Amino acid sequence: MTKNLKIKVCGMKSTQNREQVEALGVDMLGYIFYGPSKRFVGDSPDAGLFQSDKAKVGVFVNENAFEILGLAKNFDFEYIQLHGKENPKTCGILKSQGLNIIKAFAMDDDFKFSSTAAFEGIVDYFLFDTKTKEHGGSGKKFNWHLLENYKGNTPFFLSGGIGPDDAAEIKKLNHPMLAGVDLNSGFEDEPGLKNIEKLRKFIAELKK
Ligand SMILES: O=C(O)c1ccccc1N[C@@H]1O[C@H](COP(=O)(O)O)[C@@H](O)[C@H]1O
Repeated sequence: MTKNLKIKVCGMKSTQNREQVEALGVDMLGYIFYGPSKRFVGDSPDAGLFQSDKAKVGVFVNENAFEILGLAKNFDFEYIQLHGKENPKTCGILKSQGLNIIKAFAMDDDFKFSSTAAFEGIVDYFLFDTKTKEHGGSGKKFNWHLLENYKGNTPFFLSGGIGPDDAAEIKKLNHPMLAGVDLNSGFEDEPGLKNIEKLRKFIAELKK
Protein backbone atom coordinates (compact mmCIF):
# COMPACT_ATOMS: atom_id res chain seq x y z
CA MET A 1 0.00 0.00 0.00
CA THR A 2 2.83 2.42 0.79
CA LYS A 3 4.01 2.01 -2.81
CA ASN A 4 1.18 4.32 -3.81
CA LEU A 5 1.62 6.96 -1.14
CA LYS A 6 1.80 10.47 -2.50
CA ILE A 7 5.02 12.28 -1.75
CA LYS A 8 4.90 15.98 -1.05
CA VAL A 9 8.17 17.83 -0.51
CA CYS A 10 7.62 21.14 1.20
CA GLY A 11 9.57 24.36 1.62
CA MET A 12 10.99 24.94 -1.85
CA LYS A 13 13.14 28.08 -1.93
CA SER A 14 15.69 27.52 -4.68
CA THR A 15 14.88 26.94 -8.35
CA GLN A 16 17.83 24.57 -8.87
CA ASN A 17 16.96 22.54 -5.79
CA ARG A 18 13.30 22.43 -6.86
CA GLU A 19 14.38 20.98 -10.22
CA GLN A 20 16.44 18.29 -8.49
CA VAL A 21 13.59 17.41 -6.12
CA GLU A 22 11.15 17.25 -8.99
CA ALA A 23 13.42 14.85 -10.91
CA LEU A 24 13.00 12.33 -8.07
CA GLY A 25 9.42 11.78 -9.18
CA VAL A 26 7.68 13.38 -6.22
CA ASP A 27 3.98 14.22 -6.54
CA MET A 28 3.67 17.64 -4.93
CA LEU A 29 5.90 20.62 -4.22
CA GLY A 30 5.13 22.94 -1.32
CA TYR A 31 5.86 26.66 -1.09
CA ILE A 32 5.64 28.45 2.25
CA PHE A 33 3.83 31.81 2.24
CA TYR A 34 4.25 32.52 5.92
CA GLY A 35 6.65 35.35 6.78
CA PRO A 36 8.00 34.01 10.11
CA SER A 37 8.99 30.67 8.56
CA LYS A 38 12.64 29.92 7.74
CA ARG A 39 11.25 28.54 4.49
CA PHE A 40 9.24 31.62 3.50
CA VAL A 41 9.62 32.05 -0.27
CA GLY A 42 10.18 35.77 0.22
CA ASP A 43 8.42 38.85 -1.11
CA SER A 44 9.80 38.55 -4.65
CA PRO A 45 10.51 34.86 -5.28
CA ASP A 46 12.37 33.77 -8.41
CA ALA A 47 9.74 32.98 -11.10
CA GLY A 48 11.64 29.77 -11.95
CA LEU A 49 10.83 28.41 -8.52
CA PHE A 50 7.26 27.85 -9.65
CA GLN A 51 7.85 26.66 -13.23
CA SER A 52 7.01 23.07 -12.50
CA ASP A 53 4.64 20.47 -13.94
CA LYS A 54 4.18 18.92 -10.51
CA ALA A 55 1.19 19.79 -8.38
CA LYS A 56 2.10 23.02 -6.59
CA VAL A 57 0.91 23.61 -3.05
CA GLY A 58 0.80 27.08 -1.50
CA VAL A 59 1.15 26.81 2.29
CA PHE A 60 -0.50 29.51 4.41
CA VAL A 61 -1.04 30.20 8.12
CA ASN A 62 -4.17 32.15 9.05
CA GLU A 63 -3.97 34.18 5.83
CA ASN A 64 -6.86 36.17 4.37
CA ALA A 65 -8.79 34.12 1.76
CA PHE A 66 -8.68 36.88 -0.84
CA GLU A 67 -4.91 37.23 -0.46
CA ILE A 68 -4.59 33.46 -0.91
CA LEU A 69 -6.75 33.52 -4.04
CA GLY A 70 -4.57 36.22 -5.59
CA LEU A 71 -1.36 34.32 -4.88
CA ALA A 72 -2.88 31.04 -6.08
CA LYS A 73 -3.72 32.66 -9.39
CA ASN A 74 -0.29 34.30 -9.70
CA PHE A 75 1.66 31.12 -9.01
CA ASP A 76 -0.78 28.60 -10.47
CA PHE A 77 -1.35 26.59 -7.31
CA GLU A 78 -3.39 23.42 -7.60
CA TYR A 79 -3.53 22.94 -3.83
CA ILE A 80 -3.71 25.24 -0.85
CA GLN A 81 -2.43 23.95 2.50
CA LEU A 82 -3.97 25.76 5.44
CA HIS A 83 -1.69 25.34 8.44
CA GLY A 84 -3.30 27.56 11.04
CA LYS A 85 -6.71 27.92 12.66
CA GLU A 86 -8.67 28.29 9.42
CA ASN A 87 -12.33 27.36 9.72
CA PRO A 88 -14.53 25.29 7.38
CA LYS A 89 -16.02 28.47 5.89
CA THR A 90 -12.61 29.73 4.72
CA CYS A 91 -11.83 26.27 3.32
CA GLY A 92 -15.17 26.31 1.49
CA ILE A 93 -14.55 29.75 -0.04
CA LEU A 94 -11.21 28.60 -1.45
CA LYS A 95 -12.65 25.27 -2.59
CA SER A 96 -15.48 27.04 -4.41
CA GLN A 97 -12.85 28.88 -6.46
CA GLY A 98 -11.52 25.61 -7.87
CA LEU A 99 -8.63 25.05 -5.46
CA ASN A 100 -7.92 21.73 -3.77
CA ILE A 101 -7.57 22.08 -0.03
CA ILE A 102 -5.25 20.40 2.45
CA LYS A 103 -6.20 21.27 6.03
CA ALA A 104 -3.51 20.78 8.66
CA PHE A 105 -4.26 19.77 12.24
CA ALA A 106 -1.86 20.16 15.15
CA MET A 107 -1.48 16.85 16.92
CA ASP A 108 -0.74 16.13 20.54
CA ASP A 109 -1.95 13.51 22.97
CA ASP A 110 -5.07 15.60 23.73
CA PHE A 111 -6.09 15.98 20.08
CA LYS A 112 -9.75 15.18 19.42
CA PHE A 113 -10.34 13.74 15.98
CA SER A 114 -13.95 14.92 16.29
CA SER A 115 -12.57 18.40 15.43
CA THR A 116 -11.95 17.22 11.87
CA ALA A 117 -15.63 16.36 11.27
CA ALA A 118 -16.69 19.89 10.30
CA PHE A 119 -14.18 19.83 7.43
CA GLU A 120 -15.38 16.50 5.96
CA GLY A 121 -16.74 16.94 2.45
CA ILE A 122 -15.15 20.39 2.15
CA VAL A 123 -11.42 19.72 2.00
CA ASP A 124 -9.57 17.18 -0.11
CA TYR A 125 -6.98 16.06 2.41
CA PHE A 126 -6.22 16.41 6.07
CA LEU A 127 -2.61 16.76 7.15
CA PHE A 128 -1.64 15.65 10.64
CA ASP A 129 1.37 17.57 11.93
CA THR A 130 2.92 17.90 15.38
CA LYS A 131 1.55 20.62 17.65
CA THR A 132 4.22 23.23 18.45
CA LYS A 133 4.33 27.00 18.87
CA GLU A 134 5.79 27.45 15.37
CA HIS A 135 2.75 26.18 13.38
CA GLY A 136 4.84 23.95 11.09
CA GLY A 137 8.34 22.95 10.08
CA SER A 138 9.26 22.00 13.65
CA GLY A 139 11.08 18.77 12.79
CA LYS A 140 9.20 17.10 15.64
CA LYS A 141 7.14 13.93 15.45
CA PHE A 142 3.87 13.24 17.21
CA ASN A 143 2.79 9.85 18.50
CA TRP A 144 1.77 8.06 15.30
CA HIS A 145 -0.34 5.59 17.32
CA LEU A 146 -2.85 8.44 17.71
CA LEU A 147 -3.78 7.91 14.06
CA GLU A 148 -5.53 4.70 15.05
CA ASN A 149 -8.28 6.96 16.46
CA TYR A 150 -8.93 8.65 13.12
CA LYS A 151 -12.10 7.11 11.65
CA GLY A 152 -12.99 9.85 9.15
CA ASN A 153 -13.49 9.61 5.40
CA THR A 154 -11.04 12.29 4.27
CA PRO A 155 -7.63 10.92 3.21
CA PHE A 156 -4.67 12.37 5.07
CA PHE A 157 -0.99 13.19 4.80
CA LEU A 158 1.36 12.20 7.59
CA SER A 159 3.61 15.09 8.54
CA GLY A 160 5.87 16.40 11.30
CA GLY A 161 9.51 15.54 11.66
CA ILE A 162 9.62 12.74 9.11
CA GLY A 163 13.27 11.92 8.47
CA PRO A 164 15.51 9.69 6.34
CA ASP A 165 15.24 6.71 8.73
CA ASP A 166 11.45 6.62 8.94
CA ALA A 167 10.48 4.75 5.77
CA ALA A 168 10.27 1.35 7.49
CA GLU A 169 7.99 2.66 10.27
CA ILE A 170 5.74 4.43 7.77
CA LYS A 171 5.41 1.20 5.81
CA LYS A 172 4.09 -0.46 8.95
CA LEU A 173 1.25 2.08 9.28
CA ASN A 174 -1.78 0.38 7.95
CA HIS A 175 -4.37 3.15 8.03
CA PRO A 176 -6.89 2.98 5.17
CA MET A 177 -6.99 6.78 4.81
CA LEU A 178 -3.22 7.37 4.77
CA ALA A 179 -2.71 8.99 1.37
CA GLY A 180 0.76 10.45 1.51
CA VAL A 181 3.72 11.83 3.41
CA ASP A 182 4.97 15.39 3.70
CA LEU A 183 8.77 15.69 3.75
CA ASN A 184 10.36 18.86 4.99
CA SER A 185 13.01 19.82 7.54
CA GLY A 186 14.19 16.23 8.08
CA PHE A 187 15.67 16.24 4.58
CA GLU A 188 17.39 19.60 4.59
CA ASP A 189 21.01 20.78 4.47
CA GLU A 190 19.68 24.20 5.44
CA PRO A 191 16.14 25.61 5.67
CA GLY A 192 14.60 25.44 2.21
CA LEU A 193 17.45 23.43 0.67
CA LYS A 194 16.66 19.73 0.37
CA ASN A 195 19.32 16.99 0.44
CA ILE A 196 18.66 15.09 -2.78
CA GLU A 197 20.45 11.87 -1.80
CA LYS A 198 18.54 11.62 1.49
CA LEU A 199 15.28 12.10 -0.38
CA ARG A 200 16.25 9.61 -3.10
CA LYS A 201 17.06 6.86 -0.59
CA PHE A 202 13.95 7.48 1.49
CA ILE A 203 11.64 7.43 -1.53
CA ALA A 204 13.23 4.23 -2.88
CA GLU A 205 12.81 2.56 0.54
CA LEU A 206 9.22 3.73 0.87
CA LYS A 207 8.24 2.41 -2.55
CA LYS A 208 10.12 -0.91 -2.20
O1 LIG B 1 8.10 24.46 6.98
C1 LIG B 1 7.73 25.47 7.57
O2 LIG B 1 8.56 26.30 7.95
C2 LIG B 1 6.27 25.71 7.82
C3 LIG B 1 5.91 26.91 8.40
C4 LIG B 1 4.58 27.17 8.63
C5 LIG B 1 3.62 26.26 8.30
C6 LIG B 1 3.96 25.05 7.74
C7 LIG B 1 5.28 24.76 7.49
N1 LIG B 1 5.65 23.54 6.94
C8 LIG B 1 4.87 22.38 7.09
O3 LIG B 1 5.16 21.82 8.37
C9 LIG B 1 4.96 20.45 8.33
C10 LIG B 1 5.97 19.72 9.17
O4 LIG B 1 7.28 19.99 8.78
P1 LIG B 1 8.54 19.21 9.43
O5 LIG B 1 8.64 17.90 8.74
O6 LIG B 1 8.27 19.04 10.87
O7 LIG B 1 9.70 20.07 9.13
C11 LIG B 1 4.93 20.06 6.87
O8 LIG B 1 3.60 19.68 6.59
C12 LIG B 1 5.24 21.30 6.10
O9 LIG B 1 4.39 21.36 4.98
